Amino acid sequence: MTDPVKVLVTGAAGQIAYSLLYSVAKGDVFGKDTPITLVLLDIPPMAGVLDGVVMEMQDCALPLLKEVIATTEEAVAFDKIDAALLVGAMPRKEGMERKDLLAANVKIFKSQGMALDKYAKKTVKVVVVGNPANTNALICSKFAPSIPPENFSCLTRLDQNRAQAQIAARAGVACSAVKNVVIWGNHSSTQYPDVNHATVEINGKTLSVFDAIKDDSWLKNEFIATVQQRGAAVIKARKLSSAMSAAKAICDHMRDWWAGTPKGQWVSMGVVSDGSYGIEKGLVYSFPVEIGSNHSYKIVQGLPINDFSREKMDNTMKELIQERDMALEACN
Ligand SMILES: NC(=O)c1ccc[n+]([C@@H]2O[C@H](COP(=O)([O-])OP(=O)(O)OC[C@H]3O[C@@H](n4cnc5c(N)ncnc54)[C@H](O)[C@@H]3O)[C@@H](O)[C@H]2O)c1
Ligand SMILES: O=C(O)C[C@H](O)C(=O)O
Repeated sequence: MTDPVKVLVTGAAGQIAYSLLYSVAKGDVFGKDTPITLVLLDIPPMAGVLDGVVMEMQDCALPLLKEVIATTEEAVAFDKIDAALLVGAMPRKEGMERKDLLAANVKIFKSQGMALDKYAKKTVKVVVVGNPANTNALICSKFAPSIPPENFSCLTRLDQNRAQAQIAARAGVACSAVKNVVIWGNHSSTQYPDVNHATVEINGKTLSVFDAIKDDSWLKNEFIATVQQRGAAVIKARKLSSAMSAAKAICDHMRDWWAGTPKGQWVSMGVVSDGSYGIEKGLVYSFPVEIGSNHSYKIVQGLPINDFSREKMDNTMKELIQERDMALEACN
């Protein structure tokens, strides 16, 4: 067995964490042979609930779980961590857009950026889940200047999973038969789920999504709108935002970052833009990435972008520029 990986989950008393912690502690993310030290952070009023979560973690009797540290202090939570799953933040309610959470949540990520800078390992890998996730990740990275910007990401894997599942259902195949769907941009209703480069395997044959679905109008309209609005649809139905599917997506995101992606396949992650595809440098924008075995990713280059895609990619970038400016103002 290797040394334990020290993993921080914030918002550990909340609803996403309740699904997430079990999967992380049983080896779904960092490997079936990797022992885990779990650090659970929440705010002081939730300390009692956190105690209950710790009891349950113990009662799961998981062989890989070496230690659970529950705390309400950032100095303890961020100390020498290898991975940070930053979930803790206010969720939106019915009728809100995710960016309506900016004023309330951005300060959490400024503070946690500073804590990462001060206490975490410089190799720490960070995924921001709390909304608005892209802009919170940008702020987190900005306030952690000693940690390379490429170590910060935000979750758009839930959107990728949603898109993949919609295509699979329409084509009548398993989700695993759909590959290389891309989510561009913001984890918001301006995101662009792009199937132009994606494939579907049907009866042993690999087809483009357009050839497999044979309904361009559905792909250009209803499909995109369904993925863009899926978070809101879940909130309308559950009166709570998605949790089980969010936890699964966090696991998928961090597992692939840790272990790498299969050759020829890519996944979508919000990462700091290097200017690829004309996206303004420094924004946290969701791109297709390929990940190597050493936890380092590259933005997939050279995908042909048609006019339909260009407009949608620029539109979601514009929203991220506005969010960034509002967030920087709120932080000052
Ligand atoms: N990016 C995505 O795909 C995605 C998906 C689902 C939910 N989300 C977002 O994730 C966030 C959490 O959702 P949830 O349903 O678990 O919410 P929740 O309200 O059930 O739990 C949030 C937890 O965070 C805690 N918290 C608040 N401030 C904190 C801080 N400074 N430090 C540590 N913990 C803190 C709260 O006390 C609470 O226990 C929300 O912002 C939600 O919108 C993002
Ligand atoms: O939509 C939300 O506010 C929650 C989450 O971001 C989601 O996509 O389900």
